[in-house]
Amino acid sequence: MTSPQQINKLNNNFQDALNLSGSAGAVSTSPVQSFMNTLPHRQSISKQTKALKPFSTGDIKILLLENVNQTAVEILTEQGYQVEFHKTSLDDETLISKIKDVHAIGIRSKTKLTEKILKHAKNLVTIGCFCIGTNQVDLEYAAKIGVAVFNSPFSNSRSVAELVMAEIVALARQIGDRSIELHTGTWNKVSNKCWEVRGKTLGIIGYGHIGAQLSVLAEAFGMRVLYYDIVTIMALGSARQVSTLDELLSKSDFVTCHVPETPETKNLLSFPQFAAMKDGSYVINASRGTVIDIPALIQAIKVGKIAGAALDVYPHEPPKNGAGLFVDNLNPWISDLVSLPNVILTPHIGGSTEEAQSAIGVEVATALFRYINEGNSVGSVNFPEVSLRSLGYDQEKTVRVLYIHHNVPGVLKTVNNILSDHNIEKQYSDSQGEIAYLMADISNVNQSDIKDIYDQLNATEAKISIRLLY
Ligand SMILES: NC(=O)C1=CN([C@@H]2O[C@H](COP(=O)(O)OP(=O)(O)OC[C@H]3O[C@@H](n4cnc5c(N)ncnc54)[C@H](O)[C@@H]3O)[C@@H](O)[C@H]2O)C=CC1
Ligand SMILES: O=C(O)CCC(=O)C(=O)O
Repeated sequence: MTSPQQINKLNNNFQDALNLSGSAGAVSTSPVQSFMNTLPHRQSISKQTKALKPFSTGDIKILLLENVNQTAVEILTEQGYQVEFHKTSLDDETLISKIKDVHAIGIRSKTKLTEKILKHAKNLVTIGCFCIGTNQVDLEYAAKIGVAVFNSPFSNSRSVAELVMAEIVALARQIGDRSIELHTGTWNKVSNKCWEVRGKTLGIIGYGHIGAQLSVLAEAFGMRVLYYDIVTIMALGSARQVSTLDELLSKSDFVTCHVPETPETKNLLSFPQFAAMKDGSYVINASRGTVIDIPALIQAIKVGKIAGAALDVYPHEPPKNGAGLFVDNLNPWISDLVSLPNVILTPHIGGSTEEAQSAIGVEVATALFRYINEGNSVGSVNFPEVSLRSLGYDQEKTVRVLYIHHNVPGVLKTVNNILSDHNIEKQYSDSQGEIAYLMADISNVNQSDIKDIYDQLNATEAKISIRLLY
């Protein structure tokens, strides 16, 4: 445990930092007193390491939307940040007015952070996607303005795989229809076209985190597993990778999609693909709504080619929960879809379990505060991944320079010239495309030097953004 004396010392240091700053307000965005309250599992800031102090920006402002898990709210609040929490997404106008001020925003799959929105985000340092998919953020533009984006790459994979496994059985046994019938008083005990899944073939499109988890579950049910992926991936168990989508479609009884939303995956399954599938086979999509051409699927079900489908995602999804939202105004084919037999529709809940949401909350909130507090960008999806070990308490006069810049020749020379009056204790730089990110710890820096260093770095041509933590 941190002793009261240590806490007092840190508080005093922090207060000193605020009093001494008196200059460039934009220099740093480190957190406040609650550094000391870090929990054991958040290893980046242990009691041995020095908490990096803010300059004079006051508290960090965090906007959390779409009911991200309370674990995230707690972690970010403990950091001393000002956390504004909303259960839903926001309309564009409200989002723009709020994003102007904040240093970090946390979203799930609904909030679209386009260039149009991000242009207003003048103080934004980082974005947290509290989910796997990051297609809702303009990642390239975010990098261009020096904003690092983090997600949770696999905390909800198991939840999606379990839902899909349940849907495979539910479709094979027409459970959705029987349940609806009984809810409305109809007893319909039938076995016609109801099957065991044992011995049937599951075709998985996209053998990543979710596809691979599902593969294991399906084999435990006695299914044969084929998968198609654009990269060669080691098969788990007895699964087998096929080299074309057509081969997968022609051999599978169940086809399920687990690919990201990209231009290549738009309408990955449409008329020709449904035609290539086995008669009476089933389709599942819990990836993104654009991956399946739903009007084509509706036709394939109507003519009896496809025996059933389970959909969790749709091209347009309502911004909030409520009755009367899943209607033709949202997607013009909805009334057609809901009238079909053996079609299971769920409201984008593949990753929505207590386990997944709480793990995602911890993972993404931790990534956000590590980036805000220490500059550690490991795990970022749009940004060079750079990290330096934390500073120790004895490094009183050490300043951490975080310099995001255009990836052009000569920058390091210029920056190191600026830093040359000080000892560069450690330095790490990496680039990704047009963006580069330099972290450097420089020692023997007096408070009076900080503004000067900042001003010099700020004047460099290649600069995108700078933060100095100390
Ligand atoms: N319904 C829900 O609540 C959830 C949906 N998702 C969606 O599921 C998607 C997949 O998630 P993960 O398995 O974690 O992703 P992942 O990145 O681990 O795996 C995706 C796989 O798809 C492959 N792929 C990409 N383009 C392809 C193409 N054109 N054809 C065939 N394969 C292709 C990749 O090579 C990779 O192996 C996410 O991108 C997200 O959109 C994820 C979590 C929850
Ligand atoms: O939980 C959510 O809102 C989105 C889940 C999802 O689709 C993802 O993780 O990519």
